[in-house]
Amino acid sequence: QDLNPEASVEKHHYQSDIARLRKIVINSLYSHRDVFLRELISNANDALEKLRLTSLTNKDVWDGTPLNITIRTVNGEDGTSGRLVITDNGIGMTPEEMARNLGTLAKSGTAEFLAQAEGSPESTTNGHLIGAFGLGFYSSFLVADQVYVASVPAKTLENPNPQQYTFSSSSDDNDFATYPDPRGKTLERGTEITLVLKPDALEYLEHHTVIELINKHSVFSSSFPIYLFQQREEEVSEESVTDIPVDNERVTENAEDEAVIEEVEESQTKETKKKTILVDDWAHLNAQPPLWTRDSKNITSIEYQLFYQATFRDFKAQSLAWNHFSGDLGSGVSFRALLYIPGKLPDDFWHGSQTTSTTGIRLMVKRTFITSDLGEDYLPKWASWVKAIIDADDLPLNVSRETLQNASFLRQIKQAILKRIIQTFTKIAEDEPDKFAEVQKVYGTVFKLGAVEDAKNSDKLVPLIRYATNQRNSTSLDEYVENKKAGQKQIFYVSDAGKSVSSLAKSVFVEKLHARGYEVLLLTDPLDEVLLHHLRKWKGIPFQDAAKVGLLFGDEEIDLEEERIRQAENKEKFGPLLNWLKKQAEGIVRDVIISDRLVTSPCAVVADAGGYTANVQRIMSATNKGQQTNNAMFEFARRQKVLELNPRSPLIEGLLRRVEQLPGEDEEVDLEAEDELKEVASILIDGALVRSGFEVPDSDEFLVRVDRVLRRSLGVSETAPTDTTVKPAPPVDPVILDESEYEPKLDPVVDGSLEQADDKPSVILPDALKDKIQIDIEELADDFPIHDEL
Ligand SMILES: Nc1ncnc2c1ncn2[C@@H]1O[C@H](COP(=O)(O)OP(=O)(O)OP(=O)(O)O)[C@@H](O)[C@H]1O
Repeated sequence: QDLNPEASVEKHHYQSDIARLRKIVINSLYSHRDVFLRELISNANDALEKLRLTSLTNKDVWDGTPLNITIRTVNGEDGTSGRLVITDNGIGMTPEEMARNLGTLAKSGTAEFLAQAEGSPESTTNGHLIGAFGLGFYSSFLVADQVYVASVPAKTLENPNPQQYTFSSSSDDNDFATYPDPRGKTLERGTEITLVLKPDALEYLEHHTVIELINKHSVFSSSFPIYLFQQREEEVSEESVTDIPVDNERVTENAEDEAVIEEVEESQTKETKKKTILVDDWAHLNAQPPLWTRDSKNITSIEYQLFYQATFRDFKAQSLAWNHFSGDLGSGVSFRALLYIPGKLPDDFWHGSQTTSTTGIRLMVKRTFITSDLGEDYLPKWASWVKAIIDADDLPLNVSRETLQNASFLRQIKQAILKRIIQTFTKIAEDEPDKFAEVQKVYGTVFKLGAVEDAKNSDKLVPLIRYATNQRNSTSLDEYVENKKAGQKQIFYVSDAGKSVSSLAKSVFVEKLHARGYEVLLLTDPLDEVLLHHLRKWKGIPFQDAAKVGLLFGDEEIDLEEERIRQAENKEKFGPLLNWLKKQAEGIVRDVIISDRLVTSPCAVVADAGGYTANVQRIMSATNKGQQTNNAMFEFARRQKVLELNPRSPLIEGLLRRVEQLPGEDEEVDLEAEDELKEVASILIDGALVRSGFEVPDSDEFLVRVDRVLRRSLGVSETAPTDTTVKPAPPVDPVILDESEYEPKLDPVVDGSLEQADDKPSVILPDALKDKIQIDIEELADDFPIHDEL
């Protein structure tokens, strides 16, 4: 029957974004056009779900008759055209809703999507963008020249007898129309989408193509039955023909549910006349029970992945892992659940707001969807990305969101989900180390976040964290503790957010620990230091920042007496240097001491237990920028550091000798020599700061001093000034020149520029040289030996 309007047509213009989107769909997504069926079925499923949910609070909209999606193919009489009709008996739309929902785009991210798709058609066509955005209804135009949407909204008290309207749009128009359906009211309620297929899209009239597509994309995307209208031939005896309800459509539960035809004896056939008739049949395409209700032993990985994609509409990356389990909510209410770890975190995971709304959990009761809206902060941020289906045997269905949030079963479900996420990761860590390395790339920092914010699960999340150390690429804290040396009473670490692991491994603070064979965690993530401060200990062993005072190797007790004697000797020997340097380093460090932590480096600056390491100081300076608050405290903490000297370094020995040679109080002072020595000390202190990751107090001063020391070592006069005269710029000239005059003029001879004239290369010569030299250009054979001179 004709769907075209007879009267009272309302014409509308598409919103400009829709026009752009339709253009992208029509022009660049040809190779992905199969997606149209998935999109339309998913819309039909949403409409059915909406009807059921609305009926919880408004009984008028639905009388409980079965909800389903049907697909019909209609072949054109000439064999070169056809229609595909997808119908649902869901919530339906009024003509105004059709114009609004199908004529405007209200999706977040539309502008970015359109800009990206227009800028790089490949990224759209490789499928990622379609998945990320979801083209929805507009994907119809991939296969159809003309689309009709007929719809009857659900009955309400205000609108007890809703009429059927049609929305019509062709692929090359920038407007669409809505009008009363010329066929009258053919639908009881819901929406029927008729696609007038393009001549090159007639394959979608083939039932096997439709069935394949549903199996591939949509078998899991609808929790409502999807039926395909089929007609099949049946042979019946002529007498019984009248009994077969030809037009009366029958719904069977399975496509394979063939009618049972009993074998008829040869002798009988001769007597009874046979006739072939067409029987209408609705084949149930998604007859399998929902995946989560099935036995996990009979589900393949591919099925799990397809279900994930269809249910959570994530076509960007495969799910990394899943956990299919059942549980008990107490008082006899059991549930089945299927939880997925996505292959990627949501794009805004680290940038989004502090509060996290969990939208990836589909709460169901007896296979029926209830809600995905579990409110803000239902799960801690670290777990908010999880995708899960929770299907309970029994729960109060007509609960409002507020009562939902207070329900104890939600808290129980939450605990079960968190437990299962951790269990899933732990299992990968134990059984599949290579895969766990991949997991780390996506979730490594998430584990740290969880260990900080989720006190209840912190102990289970910490073992999932991996650190690089000076000895291996990756270790857990448990493995570190197993590997510790006899007597070791601290877990050593150095931390510098933003630095590479390899440069941290070369840190002055790691050198002795490394040389002695101790393992040091190399922390490069800003969350690392936060977490260690938060934990303070692991398995009872405290963390020790190797850049801070308080480092103990753990074997100090051995040879204690010898060590004491050595320390006393050093203190006495280096006493003069320590006292003198302390004066030089005033305001920068609190003390100067002989160090036990250095091997090759002459000195280092170490933070006190309560002071700032270079890493923390940088973070504090960045946060304190422009703020005067707490400045005094910041300054105090900043100065809580110690300059440590390596007594075995020749440089320190040399400095000691020079300090010892300085004249005593009653001797004549050589001011110049003393200044020189102070300058060396100052460079040494600044060098120690830089080596230890701190900034020098005044980098200009530092470089001037380095300059002076260089001059001295080269025997150049320290005071001889550098000739600083330069050619001044011409006077002010406000005249704007012609654009071409701003182009630099090249000298063709000097620049050797060649110009093609008459296809032959030539050199342009200045007029003055034209009659003085002659240049012949000869093309060289490919194998001509090339010399530098040439
Ligand atoms: N079969 C239908 N029944 C009722 N309303 C529908 C139907 N199909 C589409 N709509 C309405 O039209 C709107 C736009 O549909 P469209 O497919 O373009 O986007 P969407 O479904 O909102 O998003 P997406 O497809 O990305 O999930 C839907 O939100 C819905 O309100």
